[in-house]
Amino acid sequence: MTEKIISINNLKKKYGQQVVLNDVSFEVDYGQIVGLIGPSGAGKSTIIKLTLGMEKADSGNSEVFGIHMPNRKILNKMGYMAQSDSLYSSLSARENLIFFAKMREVKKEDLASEIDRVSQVVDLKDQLDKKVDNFSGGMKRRLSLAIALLGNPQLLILDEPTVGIDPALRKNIWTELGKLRDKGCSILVTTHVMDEAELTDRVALLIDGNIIADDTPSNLKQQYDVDSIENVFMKAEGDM
Ligand SMILES: Nc1ncnc2c1ncn2[C@@H]1O[C@H](COP(=O)(O)OP(=O)(O)OP(=O)(O)O)[C@@H](O)[C@H]1O
Repeated sequence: MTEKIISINNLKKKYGQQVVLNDVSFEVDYGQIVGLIGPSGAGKSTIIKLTLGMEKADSGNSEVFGIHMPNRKILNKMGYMAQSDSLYSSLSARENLIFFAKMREVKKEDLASEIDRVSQVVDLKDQLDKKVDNFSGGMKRRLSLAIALLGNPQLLILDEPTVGIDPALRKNIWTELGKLRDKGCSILVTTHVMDEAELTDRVALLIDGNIIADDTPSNLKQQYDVDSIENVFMKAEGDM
């Protein structure tokens, strides 16, 4: 039996009169990278916030590691990267990493090697002692990703992790996500970059508040009779 790491069940959400999520259900299995793609404003970040219990759904629920959310203890077991960076700008990158590593209960003896590991993944090793205030937007994204990776969490939820990151580093980051998945980490990632969707184990396509397709990239391409996820997306939106 596959182990469900995230179960999202019949989520509905309105903001005022605007229906953002109609009736959304999907799952993330153990050791899978699941990509959530959809046009801007489709509700991807809303799904993530409702999944984590950061916002309240009008109906439906979510379970993470089999536990009904929200639940504070579960948050320690996972790495979450929000769409907007929440960093301490008056501190250096290293000081930010130390602060979040302590929150994530990284052992004192592992602290230095852990900071070394995550900053290597995002190519920030040489910038660790710079104040975050002086970081570019892309550098802040990279630091946020490094923070999410601290402590080798069993679950990563990444909201647009590679925005503002150049293609070469983006490729390295995806290689690293693949390695983490192979070690049993489950990953839910939202993206606008269609090439990245090709690298996932499953893609859920969100349009107008509904998941209209949820399958492996190769099955989706076959089903829509196209050669790329970009074209699946275009066809699903009715543009092809
Ligand atoms: N707190 C809020 N109050 C009112 N409307 C909101 C709120 N949060 C989100 N929305 C609206 O809900 C819709 C979905 O927003 P959401 O951020 O989930 O989209 P998204 O798919 O993540 O978009 P993007 O890819 O541009 O980040 C948008 O129309 C947005 O304006």
